Amino acid sequence: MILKRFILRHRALVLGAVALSAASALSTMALLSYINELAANGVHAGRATSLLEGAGWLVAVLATGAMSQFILARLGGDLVAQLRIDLSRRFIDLEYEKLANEKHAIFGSLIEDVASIAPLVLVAPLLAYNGLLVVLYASYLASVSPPLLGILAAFLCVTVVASLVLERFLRRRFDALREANEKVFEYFRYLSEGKKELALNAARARHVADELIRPAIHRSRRLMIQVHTGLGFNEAWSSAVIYASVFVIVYVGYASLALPQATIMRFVIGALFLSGPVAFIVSAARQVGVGTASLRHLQRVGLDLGGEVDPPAHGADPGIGDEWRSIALRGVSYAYAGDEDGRIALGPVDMEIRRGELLFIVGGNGSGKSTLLLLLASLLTPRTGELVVDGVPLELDRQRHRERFTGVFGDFFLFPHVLDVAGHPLPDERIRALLVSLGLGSQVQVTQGELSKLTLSTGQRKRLALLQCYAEDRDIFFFDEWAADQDAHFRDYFYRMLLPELKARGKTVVAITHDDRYFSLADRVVKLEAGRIVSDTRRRDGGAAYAARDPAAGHRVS
Ligand SMILES: Nc1ncnc2c1ncn2[C@@H]1O[C@H](COP(=O)(O)OP(=O)(O)OP(=O)(O)O)[C@@H](O)[C@H]1O
Repeated sequence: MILKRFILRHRALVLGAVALSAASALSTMALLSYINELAANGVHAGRATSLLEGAGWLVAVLATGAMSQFILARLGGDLVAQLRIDLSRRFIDLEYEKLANEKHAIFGSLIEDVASIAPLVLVAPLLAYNGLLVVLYASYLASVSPPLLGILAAFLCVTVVASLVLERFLRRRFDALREANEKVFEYFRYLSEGKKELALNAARARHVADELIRPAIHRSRRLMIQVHTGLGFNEAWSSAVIYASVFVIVYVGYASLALPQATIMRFVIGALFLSGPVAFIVSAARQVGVGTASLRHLQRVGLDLGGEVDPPAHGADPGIGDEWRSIALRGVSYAYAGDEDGRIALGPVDMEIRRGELLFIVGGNGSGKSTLLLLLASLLTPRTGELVVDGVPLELDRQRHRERFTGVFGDFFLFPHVLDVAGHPLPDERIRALLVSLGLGSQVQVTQGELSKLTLSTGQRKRLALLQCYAEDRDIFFFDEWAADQDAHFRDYFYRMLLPELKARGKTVVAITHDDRYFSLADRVVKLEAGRIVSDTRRRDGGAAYAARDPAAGHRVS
């Protein structure tokens, strides 16, 4: 797991921290024994010498402790950075399908879980250090009085067992608290992403604030109080047990064992030293509880930190020179995980696209057009049936297949850097030329492949998204209702110039569209209704005549 990898990578620092922690524990031990010797025997040598020796041990405790803390702080910073890097890598590797269904939970992980896992890992060397102190103090106390150590050990066992029972009891509450916080994050997202709607609608803003956010925060607050009350009680109870044990030790030492006063005093001082590390070990349950809840949460959302992170995919062979001829869906159906009724969003469908085709996918809202596109690009995995490339079912090589596609999704995201197919910035002159041809020459500047602004109108942003596709220049271009936000002039330009130009360059184009007056420009129009293909018409020649295929009959009926 991540801790093992991290320790191996930073073994010199970790060994340094362990050595310094051990030195600090030994110095503390020497200080204790020196104080005890003074308490029992008085100051015999010169007073200055005694003071100097005591001060020397104190400096040793301080120096070793401070240095080990410094190293731990450095390791802490490194660890948080490493966790973030690992998590973002895993985030990139995560299937789109998973993200589509659990977006808020996964974003929450990047923020909240990193913050709670780091202390969990950092507490490990401190637990080892305090554990070592407990062993050293216990061996010292054994040399002072074994029977008294027996009494102390019995009390400590009670504390440890009570802590373990409490930890088991609180585990479900920790998980519930993590889930409650996730709900709070989700509602916070409403605040930022729905800002305009909330600004217009005070009643909705009240609903979000009073009916959603407030109850979610109260639930989180309730669980937080329960969890921390339990932990606080455990810490208070542990301190009380230690003091009770000191009381019993003194009482039994005098009344039953008739031990000399000096022995009892030395034991009591040692026991009080021991209470520090024991209290630390008990209080560490707080960090361990929160951290392990976060680890379980990461596992649940599919961002498990176990195992090696795959090296970054370099998009090494992004379909350049790839001689595919056809991509087909065979008996494919798909149902979204978030859909509670398990309703089929698409399928079963059988369909094939051929290289170089200009294909329009049409149909009413919710008929499955975008789902069909995501399945073709292998961003969704069919529930039944298979995706077939040149007659061979696509199994392992999904990334290579995805890299045949470039396009603009309905809910596209714009990146400011314009990159070519290999991930290098496109030359600025080329970007400028594209900006001019897309009518954005005066609004957007470019420096070293980075666009000066992305805050434009929806139609203009879509043109920037199109520019990115031109930069990548892959085999298959897809557009999910790209023209819907364009003015009449640019819409016409898109259908009459851009799409035919792409086709003329040998590109395959899949465009989802509602613009029926341009349907005649396509080589083929596939129409969906309620997730099924109801017609598949192909242009026979340069005109608007189409050969229709009856999907139910499964053969051409032209
Ligand atoms: N993330 C999702 N979770 C659950 N159901 C979804 C999800 N996305 C789409 N659906 C459902 O799947 C079905 C097909 O949706 P899809 O987005 O493919 O339709 P569409 O034809 O592209 O619609 P539109 O023209 O409105 O964009 C619809 O019933 C829709 O409600």
